[in-house]
Amino acid sequence: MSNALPAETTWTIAPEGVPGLDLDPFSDYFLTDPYLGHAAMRDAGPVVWLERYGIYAVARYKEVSEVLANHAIFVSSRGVGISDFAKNKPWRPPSLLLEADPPEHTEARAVVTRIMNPKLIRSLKESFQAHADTVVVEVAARGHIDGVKDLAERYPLEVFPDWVGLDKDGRENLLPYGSMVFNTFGPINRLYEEALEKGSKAAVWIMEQCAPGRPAPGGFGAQVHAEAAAVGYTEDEQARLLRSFLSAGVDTTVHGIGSALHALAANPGQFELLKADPTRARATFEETVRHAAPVQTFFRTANEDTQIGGISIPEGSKVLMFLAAANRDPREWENPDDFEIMRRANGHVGFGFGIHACLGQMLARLEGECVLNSLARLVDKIEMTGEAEIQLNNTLRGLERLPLRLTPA
Ligand code: HEM
Ligand SMILES: CCOc1cccc(C(=O)O)c1
Repeated sequence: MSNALPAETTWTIAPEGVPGLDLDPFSDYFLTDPYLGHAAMRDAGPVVWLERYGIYAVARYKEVSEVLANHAIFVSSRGVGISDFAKNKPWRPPSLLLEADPPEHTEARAVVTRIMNPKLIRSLKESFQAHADTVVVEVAARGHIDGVKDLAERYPLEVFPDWVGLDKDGRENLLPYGSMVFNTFGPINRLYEEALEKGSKAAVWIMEQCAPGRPAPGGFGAQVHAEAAAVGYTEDEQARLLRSFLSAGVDTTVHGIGSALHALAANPGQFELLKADPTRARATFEETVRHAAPVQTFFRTANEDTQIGGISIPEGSKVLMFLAAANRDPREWENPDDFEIMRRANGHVGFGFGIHACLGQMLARLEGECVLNSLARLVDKIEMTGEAEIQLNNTLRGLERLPLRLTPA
């Protein structure tokens, strides 16, 4: 069986009654500035047809939420990327979480939630906050920094691998591996091919680290293995379950923190509000996940003939959910494009929704809150000293570079 879609797109005509758009959501042009495309899809109707790929798309909050909630019909086990696992062999053994449906998904999720829970997060808060203070004091003293390399990447890459129990050597494989995984949800374009080239080498280290017995005793990795073994998971399944966290757990938080730094530097009034009350760090990170949506899109596959917004959706159809567009839908949000840390951002779909809602969101929020709380107390000004550079990825939105000047408090 062939892999996903061929590199060149096969043009298609929209089905009767479905608005057809010729935009390419995986092009450099769209990924650099997706907002006009998001508005065009929202305005065209509750569901649209993307002619370049022959797929349906939902961009309004209401329909994105409906598709996320209806996991029995819009399934994940046929892949949450453009490739339909019922027709094309996945490039790697499917995730037991992201690319699974009930009952297998339910069991895998139960294993992990025995570990990833509020009690765990409370136990990490003091050390995560202390580390954020150490890093922020250091970079603030330097003044001119790259907010991506020196803070947004540095902090997660120091706290997360230690928490999982990964080897000290080889951690530079985490970002290219995650970047590859997220790129492979898209079509086989330049981003996909470049990421596969860079990420394949990293995958060797990642799979070694996921092997039972490899993570440091007592760490999250060893706990996942133990809980999975206790319910009869094979060694391969134990490794694959931990692989989920190395795939999803780094690039996402790096982009969340990078986008928060960018938004605060671009909106000095919002940074003043945060400085006035550092406990708003948590709400600031939540507004960042709504506004920037580090995970922009995910697919579902219709497992039977169905409807969205009164439009017929045949079995086997791929439906692309624009989480980022839903998070800025004026039908749902006031001033949706504005970054407002006093806003009540709850209900956004940046962490997904329903049975596949982000399993690491508590950890992501902890990392984001700690960095922004340190920034609020230890930094007086955060200013752009040059253009922010987007890091292009078929699924993720984040920065490649963020030139900043920090003035210590
Ligand atoms: C700002 C950071 C993050 C964002 C924006 C984010 C976003 C998401 C989204 C949108 C989903 C839903 C996928 C779907 O519906 O198909 C998801 C699922 C998931 N996330 Fe996160 N995530 C973040 C951080 C993390 C972290 C830190 C971890 C691990 C420590 C993690 C692990 C997972 C896993 C394992 C799933 C699959 C859950 C399932 O299918 O049941 N994520 N995430
Ligand atoms: C952030 C969405 O969650 C993910 C992303 C990539 C891989 C996996 C996995 O379960 O392998 C999960």
